Amino acid sequence: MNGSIMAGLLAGGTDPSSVRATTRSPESAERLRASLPEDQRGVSIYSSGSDAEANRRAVEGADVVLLGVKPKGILDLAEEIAGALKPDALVVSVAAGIDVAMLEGALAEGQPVIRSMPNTPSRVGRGVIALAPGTHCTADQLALAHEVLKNSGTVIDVREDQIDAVTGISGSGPAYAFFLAEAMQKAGEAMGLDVETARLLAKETVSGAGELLHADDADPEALRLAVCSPNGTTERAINAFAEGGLVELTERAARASAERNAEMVEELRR
Ligand SMILES: NC(=O)C1=CN([C@@H]2O[C@H](COP(=O)(O)OP(=O)(O)OC[C@H]3O[C@@H](n4cnc5c(N)ncnc54)[C@H](OP(=O)(O)O)[C@@H]3O)[C@@H](O)[C@H]2O)C=CC1
Ligand SMILES: O=C(O)[C@@H]1CCC=N1
Repeated sequence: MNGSIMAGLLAGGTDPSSVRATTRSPESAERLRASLPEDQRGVSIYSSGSDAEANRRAVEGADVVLLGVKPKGILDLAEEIAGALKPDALVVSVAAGIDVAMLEGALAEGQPVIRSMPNTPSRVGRGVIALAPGTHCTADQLALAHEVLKNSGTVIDVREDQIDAVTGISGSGPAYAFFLAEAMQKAGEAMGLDVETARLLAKETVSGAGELLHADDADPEALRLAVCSPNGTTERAINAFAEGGLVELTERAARASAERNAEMVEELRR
């Protein structure tokens, strides 16, 4: 996830020499570097697996630190770097299932933190990143987080009690759209298209529709209705979706994601 955010902010013009990143394995570090365009490879990338001081060194003197390991590892990582942070360094966690109180508890007293929920379209500058500031995060520090993250996508402020719902819609949401593309490809194959054609049609249709949603000020319903000729083909297809319970199913899926986020907070609290 943080590789996507980093790619978005570098593509948006952030100076690579101002960015430091760590992974655990040297192989991941190499993959991360190779994933960047050549003119952005000036980022410093360290591996904590081969250098015990890597994480602490990476955060020394930093104004903003983005924590992006799996939820189970975030608090250990926070404790590991706590003593190396500037007292006013802003620590932003992207982890699901870790709340502000847990983060603040793992860091030095008074350290400013933000609990965030981003999503992977950040890689192409089209993410949505919701920020819930902690107890010690000032308005200036929240503004700094907006400034740093704006090249990765749309940045919004939410209350911490809204993060579960945000996770259910935008955090997990890219997977819903990819799942639809997968299902469309399978349907195309079932109707006799070859794999490559079905895949191309599904990918271009979902990504093209996404572009229309982004570019047009029209709402999703208006865009849908513009495809539905009265008594035409799309109307038949949409009726099949509605009869199959797509609207209710989507709410059920989003609630399942949100509930899992809340459940993880309980599992990981210490
Ligand atoms: N994937 C998504 O769509 C989203 C994920 N998130 C959150 O992002 C976080 C990361 O998820 P995701 O990106 O999918 O996970 P990944 O496993 O893809 O990435 C985790 C990265 O952290 C590195 N890492 C693990 N432990 C350490 C350590 N001790 N020191 C330095 N680096 C370490 C890993 O390195 P290595 O590969 O070498 O192990 C890897 O590069 C999670 O907390 C998740 O909840 C939030 C929103 C969306
Ligand atoms: O699946 C997860 O737990 C993470 C958080 C939101 C998207 N991916």
